[in-house]
Amino acid sequence: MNPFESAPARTMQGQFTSADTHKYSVILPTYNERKNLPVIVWLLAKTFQENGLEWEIIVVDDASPDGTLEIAKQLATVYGEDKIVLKPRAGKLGLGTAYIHGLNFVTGDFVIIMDADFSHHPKFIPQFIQLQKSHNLDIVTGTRYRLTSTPYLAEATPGGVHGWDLKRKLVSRGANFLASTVLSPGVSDLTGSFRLYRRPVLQHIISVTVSKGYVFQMEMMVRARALGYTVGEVPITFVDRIFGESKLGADEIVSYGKGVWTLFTTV
Ligand SMILES: Nc1nc2c(ncn2[C@@H]2O[C@H](COP(=O)(O)OP(=O)(O)O[C@H]3O[C@H](CO)[C@@H](O)[C@H](O)[C@@H]3O)[C@@H](O)[C@H]2O)c(=O)[nH]1
Repeated sequence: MNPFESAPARTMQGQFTSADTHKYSVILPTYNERKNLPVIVWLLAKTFQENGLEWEIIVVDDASPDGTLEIAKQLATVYGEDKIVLKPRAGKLGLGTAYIHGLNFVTGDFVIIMDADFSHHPKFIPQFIQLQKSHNLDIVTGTRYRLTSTPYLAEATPGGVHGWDLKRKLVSRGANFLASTVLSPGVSDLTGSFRLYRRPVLQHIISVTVSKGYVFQMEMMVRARALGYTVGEVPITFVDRIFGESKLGADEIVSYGKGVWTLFTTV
């Protein structure tokens, strides 16, 4: 079965035309994504254009050895340097700081953070925007592990994960269970990183977030809830990458455990 079938990309087409004058900025962190980048950019552009939305994509590449930056430069030529904004860094400095770096250059009212490898499919973005609008939310997050008790939940799809082996599934489930049980922020997917934020909200949360690696996403959500921001959830189908490799290693798992403990004792 094609995991993308459950929510057709064009379902929400035309939903926001004429009504939505906001600008949407996507921060795309990349490390060795030369095969994925052209297609994800094309799909993002198509999604925004079909919905009549203003957009820009900030590409934060960390000196990828596979030449991702060269591909990004070509895309900027094709789409325009106002649409594809290149903000590379000189070395691999991690996912958390890539978002912080990208945020410095954002000009939109809302910021979408997502992976560049199709784990996060652009077809869900109209659902994020619709949910944000209908409840005037501060944050909308994609969830692979939806709970019916979530206060603001889009009912579009069941969500889930495709393509991970048992070990990766257990790591992800375990990480979410640990953080939700210990920290209770009332959000079903704490480690996911497909999210839409009001720009000032993201700036505020980032200013008080201390971790830098994969644990960053979990800390951001825990801090958001502690600060009283409203969070909606859209069930998403997370599909493991086809091209390239995950950069998640054992050191990240250890730092996640430390992060949960730090938040438990400080927030
Ligand atoms: N600029 C930059 N980008 C990076 C770096 N490390 C990873 N990326 C980019 O960040 C995205 C996700 O990287 P992956 O390494 O493929 O992530 P993953 O293991 O599949 O983890 C995913 O699931 C986790 C939760 O289960 C998430 O926490 C994580 O953010 C991501 O969505 C991709 O676009 C990748 O190119 C880095 O050091 N620097």
